Amino acid sequence: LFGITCERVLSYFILLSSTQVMEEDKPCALISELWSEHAYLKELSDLLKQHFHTISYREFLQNPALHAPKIQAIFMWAPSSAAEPSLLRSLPSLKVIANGGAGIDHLDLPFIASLGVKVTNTPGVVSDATADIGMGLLLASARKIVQVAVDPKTNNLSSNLMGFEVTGSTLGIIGMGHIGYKIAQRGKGFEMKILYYNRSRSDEDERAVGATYCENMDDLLRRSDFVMLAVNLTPETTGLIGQRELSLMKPTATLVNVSRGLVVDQDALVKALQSGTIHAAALDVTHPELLPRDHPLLGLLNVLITPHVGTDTYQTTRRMVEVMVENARAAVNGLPIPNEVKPQ
Ligand SMILES: O=C(O)[C@H](O)CO
Repeated sequence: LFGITCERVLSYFILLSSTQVMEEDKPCALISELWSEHAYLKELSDLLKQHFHTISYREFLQNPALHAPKIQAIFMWAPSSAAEPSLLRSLPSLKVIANGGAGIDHLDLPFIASLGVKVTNTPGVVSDATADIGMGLLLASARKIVQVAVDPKTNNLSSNLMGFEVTGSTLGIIGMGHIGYKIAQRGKGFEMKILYYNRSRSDEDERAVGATYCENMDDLLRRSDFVMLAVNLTPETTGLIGQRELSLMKPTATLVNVSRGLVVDQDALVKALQSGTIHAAALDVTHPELLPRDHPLLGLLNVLITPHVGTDTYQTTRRMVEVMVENARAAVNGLPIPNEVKPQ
């Protein structure tokens, strides 16, 4: 009996030490604050752990000198302290920053490239969920779904239930990338007339969704009932929609933004909504996020705001994490990276 017990104890230790060796063999990755704060991401961090030895941002801060030399990858979402320049400079083995999401406007690409570090994102997999939120905001705003929802406690109805018809109306999409295209598909399902404005023109996309290209954005703004912003945030698109652009829109038109808050001059938007220059706005993105409680946009009845939830579905978030892992593994192993973002 003693012999069998000894054998078992021995094999337990062999197993334990081999697991430790395997764990030590895995490249180290720093994971940003959100991975510990968000319940579903906590669950998904198991996907990272299959291939990386993960160090949370908090653990890192407890002993930076111990962890810094080992970190080869950073997994992050949105702006994060885990990508602060001083921290990045302190990581001599860092090979890649794997960002969750398509937009990488929160990262200083030239600086990161100067450190010899790659940046990756997750385009494509975010498009359906983001287009769904865009279309959801459009419908909810047009038909006042949030405003007129009956409060079950009081059974109260808002006084003006009338909205604007979506079917057959004109949808103007600014930015016809993956997300813009998916929005066009959804608009087509609602028999909308689709206009688009983009840096480049795609005959194939036009045929597939029956969209009409507008040579200039002003033309699209004048003709659309719903203007949907789906551009990346770049120096060229910062403040793209300001007082002049809003004044070109129909007084019955709605602005929907699933891009980035800074694409719109928010002060000009507040004025346009207060004065009736445009009818309404539906925004998944603002600047900043979240808006301070006393921000004038929050006091307007013709504004619908969601807190940047474009990609927040179980399926899309999981897929994003899978893609982040694929990207980071490729970068760490010196293989071709599926979604590398290079500085322009
Ligand atoms: O950039 C994106 O894909 C979304 O906004 C999530 O950050």
